[in-house]
Amino acid sequence: MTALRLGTRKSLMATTQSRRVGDELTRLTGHAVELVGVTTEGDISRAHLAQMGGTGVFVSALRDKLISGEVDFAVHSLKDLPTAPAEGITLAAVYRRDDPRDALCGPLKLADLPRGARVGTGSPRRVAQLRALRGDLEIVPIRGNADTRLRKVADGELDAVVLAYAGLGRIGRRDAVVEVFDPADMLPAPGQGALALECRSDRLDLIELLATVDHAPTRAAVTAERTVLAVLEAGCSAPVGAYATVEDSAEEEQPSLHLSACVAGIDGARQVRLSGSGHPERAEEIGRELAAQLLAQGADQLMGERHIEPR
Ligand SMILES: NCc1[nH]cc(CCC(=O)O)c1CC(=O)O
Repeated sequence: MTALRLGTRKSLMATTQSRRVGDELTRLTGHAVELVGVTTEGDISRAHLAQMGGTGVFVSALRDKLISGEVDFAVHSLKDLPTAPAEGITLAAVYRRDDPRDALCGPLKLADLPRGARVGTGSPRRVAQLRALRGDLEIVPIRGNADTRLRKVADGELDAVVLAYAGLGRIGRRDAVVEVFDPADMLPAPGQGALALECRSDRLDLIELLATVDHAPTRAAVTAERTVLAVLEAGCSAPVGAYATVEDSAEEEQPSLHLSACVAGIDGARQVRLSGSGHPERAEEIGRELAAQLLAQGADQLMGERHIEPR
């Protein structure tokens, strides 16, 4: 039996999470899995992510390798996956989510940072929510992998950076975290902490095999979150946070999905934040309804304000 070829970005974060999924598949199905590193546009370009125009810069090259048959399946960070379906590609499984929260990395907690402290992030969602929490901070746009960003704090160029807690765990850098944000203060990106397995839509046996690592509550949660993003016609670089939880149902009770979502103006002064809930089977509808309510409250206007003002 030949090994399944798993296409992955080459960063430590990506290979760690891909290896984890591959090992789990091997354990559950007996199939060997071999990692195939792929360089994506997002790994090469030095342009600011929010300005790279369009979503999927970490994803397209991997999808090309699926279509050409050079790899059998791919593992992506779900939050990097565009909401629009890709021709000929199937989302075969959503792997159980890690901690979805954002983390502040540096020597001091947010409340202890001095006035005007320099905090690095390239994400309009994080910028807007940081400004809402601490309007005095100097937000510095940065990009590069997590290690590069952490080094800017170690070098004293920045006082802190905000990164996904899940990613820090995967690269063995939880030590850098001084504070993990409560989603009540900072809503994570839709899909943050979850992984997506994709393969070609004509590989029916493979789709069935990959489904063994699908985690239904995570799939329902991220479906609701990503539907908000899709309805708002926003991408991974939009100032949109969305976070859903699915309660483990006691035998007699109905399971329930709870979704919170926000759209924030980049200046942090204005923010629309709403929540809703319902049965996990209605995840998409719950997301759609919440997005409609956000739009009714002016979300589209706030989303227009994408760029980070230098100051
Ligand atoms: N866009 C980069 C990216 N894609 C996924 C993660 C973190 C891991 C995850 O959310 O699964 C990160 C880095 C970050 O936001 O700190």
